[in-house]
Parts: sequence; structure tokens; C-alpha cells
Amino acid sequence: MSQSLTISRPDDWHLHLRDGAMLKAVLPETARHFGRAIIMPNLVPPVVTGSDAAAYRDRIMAALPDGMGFEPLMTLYLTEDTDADDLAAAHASGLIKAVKLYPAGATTNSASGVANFDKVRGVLEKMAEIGLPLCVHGEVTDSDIDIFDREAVFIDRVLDPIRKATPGLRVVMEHITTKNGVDYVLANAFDLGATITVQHLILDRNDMLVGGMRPHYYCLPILKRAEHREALLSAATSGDARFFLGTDSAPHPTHAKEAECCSAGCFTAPNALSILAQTFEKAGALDKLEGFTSHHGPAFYGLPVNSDTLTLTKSDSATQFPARIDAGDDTVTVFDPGFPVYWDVT
Ligand SMILES: NC(=O)N[C@@H](CC(=O)O)C(=O)O
Ligand SMILES: [Zn+2]
Ligand SMILES: [Zn+2]
Repeated sequence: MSQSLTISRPDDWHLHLRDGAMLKAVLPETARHFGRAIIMPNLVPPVVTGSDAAAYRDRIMAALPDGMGFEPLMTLYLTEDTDADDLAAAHASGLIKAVKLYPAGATTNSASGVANFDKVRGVLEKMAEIGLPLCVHGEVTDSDIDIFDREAVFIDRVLDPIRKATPGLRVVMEHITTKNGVDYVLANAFDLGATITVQHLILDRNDMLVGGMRPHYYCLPILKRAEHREALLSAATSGDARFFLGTDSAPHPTHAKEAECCSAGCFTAPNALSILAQTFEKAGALDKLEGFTSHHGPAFYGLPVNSDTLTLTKSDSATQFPARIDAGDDTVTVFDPGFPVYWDVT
């Protein structure tokens, strides 16, 4: 028996496209399904200025296959030297839709991030004034804080003080992974939103560690206990507009994932929507999928919902996703949810 669901075209509110051959390889995987995406600026070197963002947007558009529609929503990478006027001009021209805060050393390519939060106070005040959202990788980097606690500690020690010191600053907690993150969003007003990834909705740390380590499930923030996954699933399927999809699809060459010290990130662009449909259906919340993938994000960012649609169909046989895609001389391994998925984009 087949079943189908037509929704407004989804957007991805947290996406890594990289550059060069990798960009060319992964961009069609997103553009096939998503109308727009918030493009993460953690290139090497990072996308710091308005002119960096304009040049990166041009490279993305040049890599887009003919006939595919896709709008990259550009971001700047916040550093301790970010120029508030350059950032305001990039926002005023419509070039950028957000600024990304990486605590220095928290994740992939975050070395140029912020170590001393006092140094970005002026920039954050400017962002509050002009209504430019701050997207936050919310983990402390202190070596004495356990990796599984780094998100919760960040909320108390960094995020809450920043928000209190900067009234009116709109913040997106990127890729939340804990009940603490969900509760913090719920306890605040609608100037605070959160993106949630596919992997954090379906996996917990046991899936990554029991019976052998699975490097393709290693991403940051790291998968947590089952009770946290359950809180994320409740939030995503609740219909609360503060929670929306950010896949954090983060391609790395297969050899860098299957390495002695594996890179952090899951490449979910090809099958994110199929897995989500299955996950929402299992939770008895298929009617909440469209809000999560297509309505809540535009509402937070003050953008229109996409005018075209996407149809998902469920069939009796499991959907076959490619195991990997080619990217120049490398391959990128496609995320395997670990269970059969019967939904596919048609
Ligand atoms: N999520 C990840 O594990 N990796 C991301 C960086 C990030 O979003 O933190 C990447 O750029 O590879
Ligand atoms: Zn991150
Ligand atoms: Zn990311």
C-alpha cells in the first residue's frame, strides 16, 4: 500500500557545502530537495567578511547544475576581529541572513572562532539593533568539562549571559542535542529558536558505541543519552515553531571519517527528508512534518515559505540510497540510519 504526503518545499537551516570538488559533489544532493539553506561559513579560511560571503555565494551558484533552483542563504563567521560596519552592510544589502558563532576549538574548522566573548560584545549589540540573527554552536571547550556535558554547560555559562547582556538579539541554537537545550528554548520567548538534525532525532550514543565504534555516527555535538533524543523528538514533533530542521549535513571524505582520529560530521543531505518522514510517521506526527521542515524556519528568519511543493511517498519496499557519492578524488559516505526507510522523495 503506498501513501503520499505533499508539503511546501523544505529548507535546510544549517548546511555545510564546503568548496571546490566537494561543493560540486554535494550541492545537487541538497538542491534536489531543498529550496534554500543557511550556508555554514567554516571553510578554510573562514567566510569572515561581506566580500568573502559574496565570493562564496558566487562559487555556490556556479556549482549549481543547470536547471536546478536553489537559494544559498549566506552567513558570516564571527571572529574577535569582525567589523560591525561590514557585517551591517552585508545584512542591509540582503547578502547575509545570519552570523555564526563558533567557540574557538569547539568543532570542525573553528580555530578562528571566539575565545573571549567580551571582544564581540559590540558586534552582538549591532546585530540586535539591526535584527540579524546569531547562529550558535553551543558547546564550551574547557578541557575539564566532559564532552557529554558541553552543551548544557554552554547554555549556563555562555549563552544565557550573552542573551541577557544583549536584549533583542535573535539567537538560533544550532543542532541542539540535549533536553537542556529543548528546555532552554521552551523557557524563553520566540526570539530564541533551535535547529535539530536528523541524526540527533533517531540515534543516541549507544548507536555510536555499542558493539564497536561507528565513525559515520560521530558528529559534534556528540550523540547523547536516549532520554535526550526523546526530548528532541518531542520538540520536533510538537508543532512548536521555535524548532526547525537544520540537517547539519557535513560531508567529509570517507578516508577522513574512517581514520584513526575521525572527522566530525554526518552526510545526510541525500536521505534526510526520507528518514524524517519515517521518523515523524513512527511518532504519530506526520502532520507536524511540514511545519518542522518548511514553515517554522522561514517564520523565524522572516522569509516567505517556498511557493512550490515536494511529495514524499511511502512504499512497501525499502528505499535504496547510494552508499557513497563521488567527490573529486574522494568519496563521501552517505548517512545510514541503521533501519529500513520506506519513504522517498518523488
Ligand atoms: N557537526 C559536525 O560534526 N561537523 C561540522 C561542524 C559543526 O557543525 O559543528 C563540520 O563542519 O564538519
Ligand atoms: Zn556546529
Ligand atoms: Zn554544522
